Amino acid sequence: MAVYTEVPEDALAAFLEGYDIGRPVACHGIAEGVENSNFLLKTTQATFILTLYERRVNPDELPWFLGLMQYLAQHGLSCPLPVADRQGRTLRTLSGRPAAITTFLPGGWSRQVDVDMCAQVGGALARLHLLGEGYVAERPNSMGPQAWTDLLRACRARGDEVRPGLIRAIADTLARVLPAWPGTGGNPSLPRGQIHADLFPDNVFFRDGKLSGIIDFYFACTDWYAYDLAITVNAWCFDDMGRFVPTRARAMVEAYRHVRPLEDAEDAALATLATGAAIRFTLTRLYDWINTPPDALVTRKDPLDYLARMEFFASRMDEGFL
Ligand SMILES: Nc1ncnc2c1ncn2[C@@H]1O[C@H](COP(=O)(O)OP(=O)(O)OP(=O)(O)O)[C@@H](O)[C@H]1O
Ligand SMILES: N[C@@H](CCO)C(=O)O
Repeated sequence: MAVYTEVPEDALAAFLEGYDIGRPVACHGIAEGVENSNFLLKTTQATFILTLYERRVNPDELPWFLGLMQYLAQHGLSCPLPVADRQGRTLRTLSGRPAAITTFLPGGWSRQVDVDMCAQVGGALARLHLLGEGYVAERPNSMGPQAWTDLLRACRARGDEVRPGLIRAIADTLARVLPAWPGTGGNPSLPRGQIHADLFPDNVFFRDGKLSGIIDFYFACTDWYAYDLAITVNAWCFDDMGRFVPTRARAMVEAYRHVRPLEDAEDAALATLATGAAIRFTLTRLYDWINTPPDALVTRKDPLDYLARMEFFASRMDEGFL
């Protein structure tokens, strides 16, 4: 569950006086998510999401994230719109934490993934990339290849407790991926811009079978568009047994291409990018696995799910996976 910081009733009422969104009616912690404290906030006017930022979010970067969400929402993407207070500020402080209120999106995320959903997600991701072109401020990817090397070092001492040989397997794959990474050495750069970087099923809402919104932009950054597609293929195109589902991946990539055609160099790099994406999630999950006590409130995610994806994509780095 994710409510790390409590919000007393009187503090909330005082906080909301700074906004023009009505008086509080109810405010309940939301159990989902692991990064921030989220509350479903009902006021006399409407329903909102109140987020208190915790842990991994750097407060200095919040204006960039909120600015991106505001830009995308105002330009037609269905994503949470940060609500400004009476003085025009979207970022405030509550219970000693940076805090923001955003609009509530209808729908919910689906635990069952199918080919049609993958196609919708591919199309929405391409639209996000195109819309983001108008948001010019850049944010480097703090979870990019440099961070993987640092995370691997931080996990080296205890990683093999999760599975013997795990650290060597990641290190060997990383040693193949880094020299092949776009924009390094002699490898061509790829089209780049604002990417979501965490478009997992729990961050995409559906309503009556139609994609109704995208949430959680707190890993968004400026990086290769095709890397975002590779992350999204990792997150959606494997079944519950961890087997790659080619029909899902083809549907997602084709729908993406339909909105934003991929250049040849992006096509050629996709398997390398997908291997790198799998390394990223194996490592962040492994780091959390090692560093989160088993009795913590947060549910730890299994790094081995992404190790299997890493091995799959690494085996396709030369011939591609589609
Ligand atoms: N704008 C929104 N509209 C409706 N529900 C939302 C909205 N934002 C968040 N939620 C709800 O809150 C839950 C947690 O949000 P979110 O995924 O952003 O949490 P987190 O802890 O920041 O991220 P993570 O998924 O990285 O753990 C979502 O699954 C959803 O139920
Ligand atoms: N989507 C990430 C968690 C945090 O964003 C994962 O599944 O590892």
